[in-house]
Amino acid sequence: MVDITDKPAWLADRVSEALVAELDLTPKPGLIDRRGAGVHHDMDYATMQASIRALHPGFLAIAEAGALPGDAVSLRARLGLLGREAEAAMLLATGGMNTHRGAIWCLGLLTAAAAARPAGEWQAERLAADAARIAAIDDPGLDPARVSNGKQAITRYGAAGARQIAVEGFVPVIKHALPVLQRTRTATGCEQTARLDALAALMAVLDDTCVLHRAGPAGLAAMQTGARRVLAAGGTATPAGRAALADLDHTLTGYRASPGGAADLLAATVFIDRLAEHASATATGDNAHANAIA
Ligand SMILES: CC(C)(COP(=O)(O)OP(=O)(O)OC[C@H]1O[C@@H](n2cnc3c(N)ncnc32)[C@H](O)[C@@H]1O)[C@@H](O)C(=O)NCCC(=O)NCCS
Ligand SMILES: Nc1ncnc2c1ncn2[C@@H]1O[C@H](COP(=O)(O)OP(=O)(O)OP(=O)(O)O)[C@@H](O)[C@H]1O
Repeated sequence: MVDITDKPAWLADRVSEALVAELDLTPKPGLIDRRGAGVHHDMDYATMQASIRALHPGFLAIAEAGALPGDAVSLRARLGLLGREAEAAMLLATGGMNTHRGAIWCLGLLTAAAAARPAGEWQAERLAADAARIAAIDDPGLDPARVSNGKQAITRYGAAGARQIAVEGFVPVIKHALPVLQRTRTATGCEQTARLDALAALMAVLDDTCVLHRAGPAGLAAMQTGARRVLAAGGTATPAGRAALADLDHTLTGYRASPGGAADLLAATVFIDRLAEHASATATGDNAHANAIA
């Protein structure tokens, strides 16, 4: 068991690891990976790496905020501020490209939630529920006039966007991706295969507003159907599952759409899985206090 003497620093390191795990996972349909930039023309593997490096101080500050005692409303306001600062650092590092906005959102909430609890209490459902309670509080600093691809897709198609998924407790992660990750890991002993199956499990159920914005409901339906085929074929450990994954890649390339929301939630899945593993190896009762949101 790892002894965590500096919890915020440890958590920020785990966030970076989860983001690198997501980036390095290959082959991902439509997304940037070790093969190349997928459907993206304005950013590539190096841009994503630079973004991950630039985000580490922001996640450290988010973890420090979560670890402080205080009420949930003040914490939400502080996270909004820190989230926007992290976005600014990302944009500076990427020449203005949105590489990790959705990841800052979901991993920021989960990091703050984890920082507020002793490590022995980092069970997956508990972290997701704590993060959901923070997400449900309005952000006083949010500009209501801000236009975003996500907002447009939500208004136009009635989709559940990044905020709703968080407020509902990250159901695609807790009920779909994590069980598949753990099942495939046990069955195959291969972490990459387990992560590819977890990504397929997310793509099979998510209203990904990145895909909706680019490809509309037809593109989203094609993504979900293609991902279900991967799972129905026995997952990416099987030749039929790998072929279905390649088909899904071609489908998304045809739509020029990339499942960025699913990618963010895969990073969240890897992060939660790592913390839950740590919790099961940790006796409860370190010195951390549970604050208002815990
Ligand atoms: C709520 C956020 C994600 C804005 O969402 P919005 O729907 O307006 O969409 P936008 O297109 O700008 O970004 C959404 C991103 O979320 C990801 N995403 C897309 N669909 C989904 C989905 N269904 N579920 C989860 N994530 C998704 C994608 O990566 C996408 O790029 C967030 O950026 C925000 O409000 N930031 C303000 C700062 C803040 O409060 N930060 C908190 C840090 S802890
Ligand atoms: N490996 C990855 N490849 C591509 N996108 C990723 C990856 N991992 C996460 N993402 C997420 O995808 C989103 C970027 O996707 P996209 O380029 O479609 O964003 P956008 O700025 O909303 O759209 P557009 O560029 O079409 O205006 C980011 O918010 C990021 O969190």
